[in-house]
Amino acid sequence: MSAKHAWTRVVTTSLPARSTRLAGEVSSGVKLLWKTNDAVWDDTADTLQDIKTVGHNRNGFDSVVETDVLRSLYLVGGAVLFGLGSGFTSSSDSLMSGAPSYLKQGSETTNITGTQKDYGSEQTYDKNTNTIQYTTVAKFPPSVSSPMPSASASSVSSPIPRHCMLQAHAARVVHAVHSLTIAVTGGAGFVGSHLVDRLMLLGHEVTVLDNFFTGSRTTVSHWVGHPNFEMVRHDVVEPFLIEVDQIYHLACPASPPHYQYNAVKTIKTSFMGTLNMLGLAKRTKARFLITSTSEVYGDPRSTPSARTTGDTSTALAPDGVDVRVARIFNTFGPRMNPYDGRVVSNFIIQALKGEDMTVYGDGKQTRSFQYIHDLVDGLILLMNGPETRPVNIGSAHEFTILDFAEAVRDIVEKVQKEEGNPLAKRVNLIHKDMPVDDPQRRRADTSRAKETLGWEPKWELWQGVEEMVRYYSAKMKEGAI
Ligand SMILES: O=c1ccn([C@@H]2O[C@H](COP(=O)(O)OP(=O)(O)O[C@H]3OC[C@@H](O)[C@H](O)[C@H]3O)[C@@H](O)[C@H]2O)c(=O)[nH]1
Repeated sequence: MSAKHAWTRVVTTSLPARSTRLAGEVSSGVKLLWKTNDAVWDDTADTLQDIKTVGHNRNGFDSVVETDVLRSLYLVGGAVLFGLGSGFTSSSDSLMSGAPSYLKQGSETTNITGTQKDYGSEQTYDKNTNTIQYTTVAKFPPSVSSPMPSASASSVSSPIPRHCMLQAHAARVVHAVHSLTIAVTGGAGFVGSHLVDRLMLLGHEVTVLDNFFTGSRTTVSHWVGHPNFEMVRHDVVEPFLIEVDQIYHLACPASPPHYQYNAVKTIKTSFMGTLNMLGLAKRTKARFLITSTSEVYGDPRSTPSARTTGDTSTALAPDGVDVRVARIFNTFGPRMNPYDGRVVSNFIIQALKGEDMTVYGDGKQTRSFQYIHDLVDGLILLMNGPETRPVNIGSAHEFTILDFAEAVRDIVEKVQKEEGNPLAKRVNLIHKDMPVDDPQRRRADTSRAKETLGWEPKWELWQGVEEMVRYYSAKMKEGAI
């Protein structure tokens, strides 16, 4: 991330510093004071560091990649390299000056010339970094009018011509012995697409199965053409035959309005889909990770969520299927459908558009939110570790929805100011009816994840929210939202 976007120091009032904050504490009266806008400086507060890498290297599986490379797949617009005229000569330094470093490297090594191609791909191996640069000239780029990466924007005044767009992605070279064949059901969804990015950057062979009910091709379209990638339109209620080492089973609508829209179909997807994928796991002896949900804990009211409820994996183990069960708690991040109705996307989109922010009920209900990269870390650790009992993956920092709304509003205002388009007046928080059966409290007890996987969230809520605000803001400028 460029220096311009380096994380600023956050001072939290009414809250002890992160290191002394107690697990399970309900945060209240959260106030964000950004150093750039405020003279107050609290030496006891945390300094938010820009996170340079995500992932872990445990149990023989290395999932570490540079955060900037991941960001380039969602934060920077669709076009990352381009040339003009009849051939592609992506060597213009001034145009690339704001791009992440690995893309500059691509611009130096990539030179597609000759007659203009609508579609093509090229591989360049860089022995210094042990990476292969796959360069794909996209016939159908994600967005016609994508802005250029940050600093280079000023050099370009007109939209990038369709035929001149190029996408490049660096992927690790994995020795055949270590390269896994991995299926991700629901791989075009919000969580699935981030998991796919990580696995692809690590050099594995990834097959996405998705029926695109709630997922979207655009979330993974940047991998189309890559030799390790395959995208199959498939509904998991039907069986699927493939040879795989691992199956991440994520396929099912996750947003309340989506999974309630056709309840019978949702049940079918959950039962039949899981049955079919378990069958596949059994036949291929693949390890199978199922993504369950914090909803299984219902509404714990006064007590924080218990560690486990039921144990599917033990029940299935005798049948010879090697199962992992993740209980996913509230998660947010780029690529969440802006209109899927969940609270983080709703609040950010409403604040960015200057509309009223809708707090359901009195806003005293609580949630704990984790950033998408932490969830992906947890899923990969669980898949590749020995723990077979269900594991909660989520954040333990609980906030009331009303406090969260105020904090989101602060962050959106900060980003809008930095981007030079502050709103004329503050958006209002308004109250709407509480949905039926809305849990009053939810906080992840992640002690098992910590003990058995060595997993803990790395991202502060505010870092993630700011990144998501920048993502939606960029999409709005593209006209995609
Ligand atoms: O605009 C909004 C949206 C939501 N809310 C509130 O914010 C809280 C969180 O709502 P969300 O819809 O984001 O998420 P929920 O916690 O209800 O469900 C979520 O967590 C568990 C997963 O299994 C579900 O799939 C997931 O959507 C709720 O209390 C809801 O009432 C608002 O106050 N305003």
